[in-house]
Amino acid sequence: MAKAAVTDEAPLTQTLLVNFYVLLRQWPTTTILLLLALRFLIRRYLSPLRKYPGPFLASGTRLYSLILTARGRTHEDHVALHRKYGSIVRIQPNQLSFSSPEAARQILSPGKGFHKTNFYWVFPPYNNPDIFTEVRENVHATKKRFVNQPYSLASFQALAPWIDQTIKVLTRKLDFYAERSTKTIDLGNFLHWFAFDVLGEAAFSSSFGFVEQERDVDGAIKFIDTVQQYDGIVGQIPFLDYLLRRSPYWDYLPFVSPLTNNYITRTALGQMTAREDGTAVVGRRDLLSQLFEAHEKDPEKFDKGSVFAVAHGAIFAGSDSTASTMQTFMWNVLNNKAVYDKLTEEILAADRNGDLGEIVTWEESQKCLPYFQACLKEAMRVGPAVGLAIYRKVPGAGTEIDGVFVPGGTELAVNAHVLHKDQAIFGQDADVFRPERWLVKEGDEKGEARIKAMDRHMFQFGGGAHVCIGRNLAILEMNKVLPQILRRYKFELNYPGRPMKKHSTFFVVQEGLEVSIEKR
Ligand code: HEM
Repeated sequence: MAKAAVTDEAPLTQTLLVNFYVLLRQWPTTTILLLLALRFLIRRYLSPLRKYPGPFLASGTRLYSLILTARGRTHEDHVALHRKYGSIVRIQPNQLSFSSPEAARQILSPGKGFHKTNFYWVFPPYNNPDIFTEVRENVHATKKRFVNQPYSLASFQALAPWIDQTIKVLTRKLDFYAERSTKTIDLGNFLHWFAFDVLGEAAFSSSFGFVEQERDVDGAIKFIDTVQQYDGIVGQIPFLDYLLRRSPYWDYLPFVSPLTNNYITRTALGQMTAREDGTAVVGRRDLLSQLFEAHEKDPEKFDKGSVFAVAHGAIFAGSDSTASTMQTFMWNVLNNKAVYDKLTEEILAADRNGDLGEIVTWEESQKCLPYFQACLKEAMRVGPAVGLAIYRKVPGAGTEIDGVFVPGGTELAVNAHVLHKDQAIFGQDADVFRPERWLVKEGDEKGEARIKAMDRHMFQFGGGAHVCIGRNLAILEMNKVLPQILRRYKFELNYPGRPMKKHSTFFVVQEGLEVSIEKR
């Protein structure tokens, strides 16, 4: 019987293949289009995700999310999609986006098996992924064990004198403009350059010199933005990377700059060599030297490639993110006169009382500037630096999320811009910048519980095993530089009410924080 079935089937398969070949030869375009249409319909109607609402195109092809990402407005578009379709949106044939902060907590919580998707696999470096780009969870966990200490708050606090030094360069530059008759500057640029220079100091004991030169040296910022655009867009259909950047022909394209040929990578490589051959005299335990120490403890598990990848990756992950957060903070504060007045009064009062040193320290900021803390949190709530979603995969056979069963292998997307607008957690006015929501009178237990709930549902740094490891540095430098410049200068937006131009394919890159500046 079995033998007969095989011989019956073989001619059928053969006939189908022959017919298909004939069709393909005679009407290639029509046949391919028909096949694509068939694939689209199968994905749309036969998938277990078919019951979830979302844009028609998104249910059958990943091109939808690729185009959406390429538009560069996912920080708004994802919010609009959830407002239109509800709390769960089918955003790709095999991907659901969740808007509930509670669902995000579950998806991002450690130890539950929700691992990173191949979206991250597109981000370089390819041969030795860093903490951010590593998608093999066990390898990620091993690498993370070695970098936890170098990335700790204590390690970065020990580098505070060099953050202060960068603040001094910044204020020297700002003083120059504040004392001129034309006092207009693009504060956004200065903050962007500052974030880079701090990373240079923290990672390599060497400022990149952006603030000093008041420019994007060697087009490094532009380069990172271009790489990021590629990553965010191609990351929507990761296999395309094989045809593009991973193809041997990519580097020969006229408009392409090879990944290693940029100022940041050259600086990192130079520092690696100088440390190895002993020509660099480093008088501090910067990130790179601590990573070398970790390597020496266990050279096999944490090799030199990892030392380089982690130190280099810090610049890519930590520059635009911190810059964007500081720009959001300044724009929102300056655009709300009552907030600006209250905040500057708090800082100036602390100054008058002698509570602040020459440059604001972490401790002073934490102890004496509660309204500043509220403003910073609120800025990170209304304008998270990552404008795209972050992605995880459902483990095993599937699980229940937000009250529905989601099959194993389904990709999940959560976007902090969506999550932070949840009215049940953040209040009816969740769309509005209002730092007061983070303040509560002493003894108001209900208010305290509300703030704790808000805190638990903030995702500007992601969450779980992949929570931003560089947040200690970002928070530290912002706690120093932002109060320091508000203390030293009066700022006014040149175009009050005009939002900054935003573009996001991963981090939200912003332009147009033009202000007038005057010394106090
Ligand atoms: C305000 C500034 C920052 C924001 C808003 C931010 C945001 C984030 C977010 C949302 C993630 C999680 C991404 C995901 O799960 O897909 C992340 C991860 C990461 N960030 Fe940051 N980041 C900031 C600053 C920094 C800095 C200064 C550094 C380095 C010094 C850094 C290094 C990293 C690394 C290495 C990861 C990967 C962590 C892992 O997967 O274990 N970030 N960041």
